[in-house]
Amino acid sequence: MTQNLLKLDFGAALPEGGSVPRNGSEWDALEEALRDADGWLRSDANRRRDGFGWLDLPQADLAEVIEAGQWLAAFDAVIQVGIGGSALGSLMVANALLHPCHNELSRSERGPRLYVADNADPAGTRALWEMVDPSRTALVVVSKSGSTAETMANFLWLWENLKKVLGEERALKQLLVVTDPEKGLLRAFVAEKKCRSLPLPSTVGGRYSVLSAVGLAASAALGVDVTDLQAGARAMDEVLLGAGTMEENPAWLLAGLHWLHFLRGRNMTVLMPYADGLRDFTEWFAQLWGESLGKEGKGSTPLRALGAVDQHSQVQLYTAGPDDKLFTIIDVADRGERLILPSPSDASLAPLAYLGGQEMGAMLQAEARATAATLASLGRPVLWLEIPRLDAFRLGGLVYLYEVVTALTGRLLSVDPFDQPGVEQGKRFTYGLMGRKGFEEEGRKSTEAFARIESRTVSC
Ligand SMILES: O=P(O)(O)OC[C@H]1O[C@H](O)[C@H](O)[C@@H](O)[C@@H]1O
Repeated sequence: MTQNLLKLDFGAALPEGGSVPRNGSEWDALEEALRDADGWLRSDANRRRDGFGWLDLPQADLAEVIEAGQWLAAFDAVIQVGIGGSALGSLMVANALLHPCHNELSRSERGPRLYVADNADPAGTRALWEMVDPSRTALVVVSKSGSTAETMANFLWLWENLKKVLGEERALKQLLVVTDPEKGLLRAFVAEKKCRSLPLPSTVGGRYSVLSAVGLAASAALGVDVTDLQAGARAMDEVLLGAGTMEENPAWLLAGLHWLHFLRGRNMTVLMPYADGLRDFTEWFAQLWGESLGKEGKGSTPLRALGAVDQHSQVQLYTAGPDDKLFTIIDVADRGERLILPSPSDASLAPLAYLGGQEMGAMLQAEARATAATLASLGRPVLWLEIPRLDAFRLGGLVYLYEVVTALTGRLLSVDPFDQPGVEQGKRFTYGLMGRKGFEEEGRKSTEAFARIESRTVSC
């Protein structure tokens, strides 16, 4: 079935550079393993379990999210307070669909400006606060657990300051909380204050939550057509459900090829879009991939790159460094914007005449092809993924595709793609070091472990 979502060229990513091998081969066994993994992912029994809820988001009712978006749209600024899965999705959507300029934080003609308070760096939080007019700013605090220290610290500081300026009654009218529908500290806060809130279904993990209120509420406020975004995810779901072989199913192909290259020692994956608008897509993907797969000594390290910028930074390593990476180059066929380069009118610039009359996007595309071709010519495995346009529909498709790919790859690796035990340890150590009740032992262990780091020192 074609939905005009994307095309994936995989000829140069087949291991050993060959054509698709058949008949009892590793490829056939992999196809079978992927069929099983897909069955596991989509089984009725699993669908209701923690971690699997994101599979239902393409069908979810968006009425509440759209209503919240309309309410937020009246503000001049929206500060989304959250980190990891509670921040990167909104940034990714906004960067892709509203302000694809890779060196500007936020620009939107229709809606408010979006700011994300993720890191708990006092300099960043203070600077952000000074950029907004509190009386025209909404706080959207997002946390699945309702306890992440960075989010809670930023929330506490911003909330108390908002109350100081506006008084509690008015400040409450500028607050939206997105959290678990039943449990957690933020849910208790909502019950106490009776403020506006939206649920993040308990079965949806943070890094798989972009198609819920977590990623959609602020996006809707900024003017993103969230219905289209969801429709793209739904269309991708239909494609994947209707595709029963490796060659037809882009999720099986991506997961399967990552697995085959992983077996050949390529445990890094480079995602390199040639589009400023997809820069934050790589950030979002890096969390999804890294946290889902890095377990039990296994995993694949996500490397974020941006074409053509990283041609001037990383491509030397990619072409001549260790052969331990699988590359995915993403291209956008129609960039919407066309910039025809003028012929130089200054004598000293005459050598640039070869650029005159050329279209800038065509040059970027030529560079993408040149990089992919260079990698392929050196025998480095490279996938070419092309989307027709960077719009809400295609972005929704890409998001859902990569979520499925990640979950399937986790299954192939025999790890749980929906937990994050390694991150939880760091959270517990932080609570211990910050004196949170019940975490005294963790604080002690953390101090002990750090003492080993400090046991040998050089200062200058
Ligand atoms: O939404 P929260 O519960 O505040 O979690 C925010 C982030 O916290 C941790 O770092 C988890 O590993 C992430 O997966 C999660 O996205």
